[in-house]
Amino acid sequence: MAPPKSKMPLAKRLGALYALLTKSSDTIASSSPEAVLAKLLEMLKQASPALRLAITFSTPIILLYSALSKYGAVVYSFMALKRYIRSKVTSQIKIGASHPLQRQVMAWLAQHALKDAHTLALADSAETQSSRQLSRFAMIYGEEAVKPRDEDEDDKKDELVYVPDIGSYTFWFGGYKMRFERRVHSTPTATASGLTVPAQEQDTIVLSCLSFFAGATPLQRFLEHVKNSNVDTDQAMTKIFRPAAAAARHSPYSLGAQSTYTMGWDSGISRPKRKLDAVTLDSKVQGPLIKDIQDYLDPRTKLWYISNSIPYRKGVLLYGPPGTGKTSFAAALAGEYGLNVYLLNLSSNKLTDHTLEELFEQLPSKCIVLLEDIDSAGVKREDMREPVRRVKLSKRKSQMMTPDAGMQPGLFSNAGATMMSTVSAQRSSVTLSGLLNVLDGVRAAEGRIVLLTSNNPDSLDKALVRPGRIDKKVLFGNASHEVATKMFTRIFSKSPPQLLEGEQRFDNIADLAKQFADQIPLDTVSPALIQCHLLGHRTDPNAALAATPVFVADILEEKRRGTNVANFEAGLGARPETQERADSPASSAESRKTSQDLGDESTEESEETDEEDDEEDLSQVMGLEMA
Ligand SMILES: Nc1ncnc2c1ncn2[C@@H]1O[C@H](COP(=O)(O)OP(=O)(O)OP(=O)(O)O)[C@@H](O)[C@H]1O
Repeated sequence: MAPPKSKMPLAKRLGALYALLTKSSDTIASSSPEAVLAKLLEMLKQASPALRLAITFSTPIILLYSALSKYGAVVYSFMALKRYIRSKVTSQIKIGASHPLQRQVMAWLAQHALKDAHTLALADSAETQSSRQLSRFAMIYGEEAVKPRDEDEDDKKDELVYVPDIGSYTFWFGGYKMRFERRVHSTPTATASGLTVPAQEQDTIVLSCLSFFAGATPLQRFLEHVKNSNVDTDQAMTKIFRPAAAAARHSPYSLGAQSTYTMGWDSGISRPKRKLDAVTLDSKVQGPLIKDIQDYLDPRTKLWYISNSIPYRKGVLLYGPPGTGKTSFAAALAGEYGLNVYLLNLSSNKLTDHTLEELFEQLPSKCIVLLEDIDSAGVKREDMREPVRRVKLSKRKSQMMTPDAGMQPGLFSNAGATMMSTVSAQRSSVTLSGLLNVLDGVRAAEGRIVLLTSNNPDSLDKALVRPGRIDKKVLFGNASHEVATKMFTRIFSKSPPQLLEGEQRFDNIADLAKQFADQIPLDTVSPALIQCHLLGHRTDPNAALAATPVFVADILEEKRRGTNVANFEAGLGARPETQERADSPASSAESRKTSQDLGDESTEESEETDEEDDEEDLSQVMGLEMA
């Protein structure tokens, strides 16, 4: 039977409990800790065997933990002190993804400091490019630790180049142990002016080094070293930049800061410099033009402009038939004066007045801005802008056309070519006032040289080419006697190391060149065609000379018939009539109609393709053909 429940009121019960606790605490206070613990354990042991077991195991652990935590505080304090001291003697430099030096540092490390690294990553093409540049530099200047490369090694597109993977590495430089850390983070999706930029993974690298008294100097020296390696390499290269959407670009001028621009310049591609004498021009054209540019670039000229409050800018229009060296000259000029080239294709439907302005704002003070085929870019006054599609000729297609076909007074061959070629429709969103604004508006960059090329200068708006905007207009004509002579001489005058096996050296090149030039009708054949003909017999000037009458006769015949001269460039002979017809306006109009019938999407696609074709052509002339 259960004992009857106590009827003691709550207040009394609490009072009793209080008295018991006070008494026990007095007992505890008067006993030693060991006695209290022993008593407690005794009580618990009697309470339950399971509890006794638990206590037996847990007590030593608890005692050990409390002992260690006493020392843990010491360890923690020591670590904090170490961190503090380290922060006082460690210097650190962070390099954001958009800074061009980041790639160069990776490339440098790939070649010099990764021998012992366990985790590596394969470099992307840009890193590979930097790495190759550095190698070439090392080869030229005899820097150690880089094996010499074959001349043609740069062409190995599939060469594997390693860079540090995500993580940290240590290396030595200038007697200091340095730490390199590569981190990757995603940039948030940004929306600016309606342009949605997809999130992108971006690299950040952090360089640090323990330097008690030198501060950040060792790191700065290291970066200087890497940069100088590249600067010297760059002396043999011309960099070519093209527009890129906000997140994809790596503007060298944004220094990692998130820019508000929707359009910027890409990270650029490096191409071997082209020499001025590789572009053969009449001396009466070349001399004054180069002198003019040279004078303009002289620092004294800049001072003079500033002191006279005249905007320090230059605009030059290079006009003439296709294949006369306008683009090549722009590339050579850049190479000669160590300027970078900023390529703009105004017919790109990605460009608007606003983005064009943004791009000009981001130009460095000394550079060449190349606006190619300005006449076919379709830039018009706002009130003249057609609501429908504009006919646009891609450069490659233009070169497939007969130079004289459909020629009107004042127009060079592209105009005729436009009538005959495969055409593509494209809209230009840049207006004339937008273009004029960037050329001479208040925000236009000072010090740059704007080169415009055109096959059809008469179609250009007078406002665009008026003095002040365009200071000089230079005709690049078909080959004169002088140009033909110079081209023959340049191609066949070889020094002994340039001779192939079994190839002989000719001492009578001057004589052969004159005989060659005598056969070239004046102002009729483009230097591009001449170059192509001569290169077809690159090792044998006599063969080139012997083949010249047929070459000239074929060109004259093709011109008379109004068919395609470009086949000679490819060395293919006359083009089949059927193919010619396939390129006719009728068939292209039909295909255009078909593509329109298929819907906007397919037309847009062809626009993109044409745009890419144009850029590819241009890059080839600017870059690959420069090599
Ligand atoms: N005057 C020249 N001297 C040496 N090579 C030339 C010359 N003109 C053209 N070429 C060669 O012809 C090719 C095409 O030249 P380029 O693109 O510079 O001509 P362009 O006048 O700009 O043509 P387009 O008007 O079609 O743009 C290049 O590979 C270049 O090497």
